[in-house]
Amino acid sequence: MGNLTATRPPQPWTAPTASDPVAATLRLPGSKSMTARALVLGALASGPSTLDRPLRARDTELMAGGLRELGAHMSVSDDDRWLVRPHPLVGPAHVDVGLAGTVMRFLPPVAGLAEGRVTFDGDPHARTRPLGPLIGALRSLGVRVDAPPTGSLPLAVLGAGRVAGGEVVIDASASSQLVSGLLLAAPRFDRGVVVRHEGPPVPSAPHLRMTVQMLRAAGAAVDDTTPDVWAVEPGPLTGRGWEIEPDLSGAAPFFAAALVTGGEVTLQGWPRSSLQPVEQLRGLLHRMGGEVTLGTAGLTVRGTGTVRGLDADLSDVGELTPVLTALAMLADSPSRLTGVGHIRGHETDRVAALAKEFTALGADLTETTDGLEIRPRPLRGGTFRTYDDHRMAHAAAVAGLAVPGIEVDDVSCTSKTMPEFPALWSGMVTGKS
Ligand SMILES: O=C(O)C1=C[C@@H](OP(=O)(O)O)[C@@H](O)[C@H](O)C1
Ligand SMILES: C=C(OP(=O)(O)O)C(=O)O
Repeated sequence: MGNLTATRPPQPWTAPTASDPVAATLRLPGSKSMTARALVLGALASGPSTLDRPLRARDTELMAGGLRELGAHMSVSDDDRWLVRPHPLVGPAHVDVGLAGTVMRFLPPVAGLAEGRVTFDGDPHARTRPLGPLIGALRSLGVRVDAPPTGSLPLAVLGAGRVAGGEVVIDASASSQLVSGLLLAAPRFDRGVVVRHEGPPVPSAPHLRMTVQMLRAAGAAVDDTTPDVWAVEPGPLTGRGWEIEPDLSGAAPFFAAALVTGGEVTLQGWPRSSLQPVEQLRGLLHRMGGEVTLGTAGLTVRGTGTVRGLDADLSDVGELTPVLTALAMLADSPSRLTGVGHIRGHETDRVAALAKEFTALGADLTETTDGLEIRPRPLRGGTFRTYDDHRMAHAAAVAGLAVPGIEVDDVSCTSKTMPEFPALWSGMVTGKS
């Protein structure tokens, strides 16, 4: 497996400028979120599973690597089909979470089911990402966890081979993944789980729906009828075939390119009914001046070359903020993006990083506690720092279509979710995709 180490040599990259409207039909890699969940559910199932068109990227390789460390059999040599064969979970083991929120929040509950000590650590910034509420929840569900008083990595789960489970209250306002992690492992807890969120709203509701839908598809009984409460019955998970959808958040910069250049981008292989928030992305791109259609060729976005400002609460789709900020920078009127205070706890503090790096390119934007206010004006080229954040690189790429000379300090961070991003992007801009 590649990309498993944090130490990549920095790869400077000049974002290509588009001299013509883009016209591309692309097949993009699979959804990170679906791949991660299918791997976890597969490892906890009572029979084998397959993942068709999974995402091969640093986050999903770390997920497969972590589950393999815990004893599951993972066969990931075929890019088009990965195989998961469950096996009793055992320690001692060490899980490298990299910078992946999915790995650091989904695998500690799984480790509680293993017999033995399982340690977790990751990239330096992973130690600052919110994890305390999950540690507290695991302890109250009967799992022994050694962790610093800060409630962060590095930590050790002292797995007893079983987890009692039961009712737990958690403040998941920092990340929906804190709930998803508990739910995914819960069918294997002796008493299942009832998770009750108390606190400011949980972000990323569509990701929680994906967790619930995939659990049900694997045979779990889940009740999510009460807002902020999720109940999972104990019971076996069945192995199955998972068709992984193309990654919607990874598609966002490519769709944004259609708006910026007045071109057309089609993403192939889009299902009629999706586990990802396609309707929300469609609505947002439409409000910004794009036309989005789902046809036999796939999901197509057309732009007019005029981008409109946007006033939107992005709490459901926080992952899209960097790309929408870049679009807003090129719009014909101001934008106000709200509801994304939690993305300060993502790969970097995205609100602060976007404000800082675009200001350095001449932009007029201000940070608010939960978002950004953007007043478009001409930008200039210059260095754009990514802070190891793939979506910062996506934002720079979108702005670079219209602004010559944007130098991304390190585009290799895109390997977190799409190692082929620089090549696919250049292919789209030069018309060779
Ligand atoms: O469960 C998942 O697969 C994800 C949930 C979201 O996390 P947050 O709720 O922390 O934003 C999202 O931003 C992340 O990229 C993937
Ligand atoms: C927030 C993200 O990732 P993670 O799963 O590491 O939280 C993201 O991919 O935008």
